[in-house]
Amino acid sequence: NSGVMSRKKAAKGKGTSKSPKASPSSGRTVMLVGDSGVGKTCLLVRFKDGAFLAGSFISTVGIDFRNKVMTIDSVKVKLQIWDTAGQERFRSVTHAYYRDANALLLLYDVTNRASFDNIRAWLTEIHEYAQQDVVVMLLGNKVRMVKREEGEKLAKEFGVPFMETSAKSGLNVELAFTAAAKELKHRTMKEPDEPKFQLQEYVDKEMRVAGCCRT
Ligand SMILES: Nc1nc2c(ncn2[C@@H]2O[C@H](COP(=O)(O)OP(=O)(O)OP(=O)(O)O)[C@@H](O)[C@H]2O)c(=O)[nH]1
Repeated sequence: NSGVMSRKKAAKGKGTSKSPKASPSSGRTVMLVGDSGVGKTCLLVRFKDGAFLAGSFISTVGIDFRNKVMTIDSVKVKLQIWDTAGQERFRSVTHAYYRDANALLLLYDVTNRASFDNIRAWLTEIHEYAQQDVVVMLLGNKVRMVKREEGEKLAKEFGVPFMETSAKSGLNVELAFTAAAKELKHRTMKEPDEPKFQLQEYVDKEMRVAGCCRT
């Protein structure tokens, strides 16, 4: 497989053209699998170099690998990490490596429903090609850039109500407009003894009633 080399690696001009090979001296092998674009290469680069691979997305071609020695309970564990190509056309390359993997990190992208739906197919494939005792972990990658708590904090700082919505799924969209309309209605048509409308309280209550999280 010496001809198999990642375009990512070639594009960045680093790494070696040696192809991964499992042997006792190469330690334990960890393989990253999952749809194209879920962030396998970025996860590996983050783990190995502590950096985020910014810039345009270059799909992995074939397979790539990096070594990393970790100290676990005072014991040195050498990991050889294989970064596979998620694209369908490289599936046969990936299949060839499954058998030698000791652990599989199976990724999906939390912002990409299809990558999550495909996990079943990945697991079926893993069942078929990997060792029976392979360690499998499912990773939902790509944490949202702005946490809910950050939004809450900012809203509190400026004394404005806060809620998260999803124009895509429709989550809380109706509620956002209803809450604004209720506030407006109370301002213009409030009875003298009627208590002030508490917008945030209303929103929080509605979300609790809906039995849902706040996102
Ligand atoms: N916001 C965000 N973007 C990410 C994250 N991880 C990866 N990305 C972006 O997702 C895109 C794909 O990342 P890659 O790591 O190249 O994806 P891959 O799974 O290796 O893709 P293939 O090589 O085609 O299998 C890139 O544009 C990254 O910048 C993450 O944690 N958060």
